[in-house]
Amino acid sequence: MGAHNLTGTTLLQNGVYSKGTAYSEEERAALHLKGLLPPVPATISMQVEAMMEQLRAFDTPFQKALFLDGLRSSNETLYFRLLLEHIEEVLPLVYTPTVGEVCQKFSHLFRFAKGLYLSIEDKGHVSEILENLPQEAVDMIVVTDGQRILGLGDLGINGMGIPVGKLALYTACAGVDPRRTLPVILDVGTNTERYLNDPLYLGHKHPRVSGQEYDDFIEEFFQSVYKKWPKCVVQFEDFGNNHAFDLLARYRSRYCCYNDDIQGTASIVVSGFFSAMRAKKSKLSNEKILFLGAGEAATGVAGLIADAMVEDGLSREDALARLYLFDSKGLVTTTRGDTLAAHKLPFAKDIPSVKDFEEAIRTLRPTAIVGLSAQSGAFTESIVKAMTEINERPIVFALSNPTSKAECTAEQAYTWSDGKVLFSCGSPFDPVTYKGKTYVPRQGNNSYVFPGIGLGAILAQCKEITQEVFLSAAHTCADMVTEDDLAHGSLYPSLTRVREISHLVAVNIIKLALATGQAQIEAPADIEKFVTDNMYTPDYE
Ligand SMILES: NC(=O)C1=CN([C@@H]2O[C@H](COP(=O)(O)OP(=O)(O)OC[C@H]3O[C@@H](n4cnc5c(N)ncnc54)[C@H](O)[C@@H]3O)[C@@H](O)[C@H]2O)C=CC1
Ligand SMILES: CC(=O)C(=O)O
Ligand SMILES: [Mg+2]
Repeated sequence: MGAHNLTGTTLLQNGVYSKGTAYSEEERAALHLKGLLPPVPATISMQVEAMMEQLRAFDTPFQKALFLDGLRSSNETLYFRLLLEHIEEVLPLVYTPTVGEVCQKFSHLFRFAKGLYLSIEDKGHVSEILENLPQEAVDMIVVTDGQRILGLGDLGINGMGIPVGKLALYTACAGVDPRRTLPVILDVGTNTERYLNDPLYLGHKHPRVSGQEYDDFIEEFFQSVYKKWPKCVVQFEDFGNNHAFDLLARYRSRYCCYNDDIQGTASIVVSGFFSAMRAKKSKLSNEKILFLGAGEAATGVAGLIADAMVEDGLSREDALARLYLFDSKGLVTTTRGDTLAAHKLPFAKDIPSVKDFEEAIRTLRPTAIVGLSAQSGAFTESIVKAMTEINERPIVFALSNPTSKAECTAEQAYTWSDGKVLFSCGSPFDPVTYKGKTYVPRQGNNSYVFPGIGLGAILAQCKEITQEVFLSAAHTCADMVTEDDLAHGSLYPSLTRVREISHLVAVNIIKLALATGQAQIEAPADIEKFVTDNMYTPDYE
């Protein structure tokens, strides 16, 4: 998909290349567009203004998301320009929380084909199918099998909204060229009854396939993709934890890939802890952290916090001793009598288990609780108050998505803690005014870092994406938090700075990759400029 030679209606109907009303008189003459458009050429700024007026006229976020999907299909450049210029307003429409609702209804609202649908029934033919794609070159792939979409569970092929949304962020937030991105859904079936019984569901209606057949399908996917695009970066997204850890272990050193839920989340949550340490003038090595949830996200975060604590001077053993997990069966201990999954083992404690989360808080007296459990409302008033009794500045992160799954709301956290909490959330909450002070909660969401991590990995042509990359991105993002942010209770920079954040995350990753021998490029003379020059901006060519 390089330069095109489209003209007339064919050009106007091509959402990748069309400028809509923005063609000049000369272009209209040269491209056989005269008479096909209203007579006065618009600028892209006029187009953004008009589209924002339309967007704001819709009543619900869901309607707005559908409008944006239509806009994207008719004029991709304008869509990304609008996203970039109105990121705070529009991000919740293309990403969490609205993307959750879009996914749940995906089969019922499908209109515009985007990305790659591969079914396990296609096994043996993946390479052939890749040839049907319009992309000649692909730098960034986000792939899911739809098994754990946000905290909404198994959505089957309806999960396609997530790779599409995540890649929109790669472009808007980090300037990854949208024509070189590829969202992928692997249809291996679904175990969700309501989809199996839904006459309009567009995926294959059989229970999820797993085991050797599943593994072979994934292997074929990787081999086919890397044969065609040897330098691309693959992000695993929203796989179930019965596959996510194994797939990452299997592929992380073979290909340039990472798991956003395990590793990207870890990076942004550790970044939030760095900021919280500044706010409470303490050191990470003094923290005792209790996670609600012991899955991909929680154990990914716990693992990277252990690394950060080691960086802060603790031994690994002492670091692990400060990290506790609490899952659906209670406090994760070696004494529970069940067989613990490998990802939980490093954090399992040799103490009696507790079934009640509040009791765990009162017994362990943590400095921080981190919600990655998809259990809506799990951080009750009594829990937040208990944290506030124990700590002068309790850390409470309610990180589950979408908003309907958050462990508590921002307003609850600030009110119940009498304004003392250091809070962050997975999905956006509005600022909260409590006792005359306005707090601005920001999102402890991997979206702050994954776009820059992907961009850095693409540009450095990393052999693999090492654990240090995620710690580097955590530091980069935390270093951008201002004193003013902290004074408003914000542990992350403003989203309006996301291009700047992604740029710096990418620069630091390239430096790291060059220093550690992971890069497959010659060191650019000016790395900052190299990254700037390679960031796509949505302008008409
Ligand atoms: N803010 C962010 O950037 C991110 C947020 N998340 C959110 O975190 C949540 C979990 O995601 P994953 O870890 O990938 O899922 P997962 O399925 O791997 O883990 C879920 C964990 O929650 C535990 N759990 C379930 N019910 C529980 C209960 N009643 N009490 C205590 N624990 C319970 C399970 O035992 C499991 O350990 C989702 O809502 C997801 O949206 C995930 C990735 C990034
Ligand atoms: C943010 C994200 O990746 C999730 O909730 O799964
Ligand atoms: Mg995810």
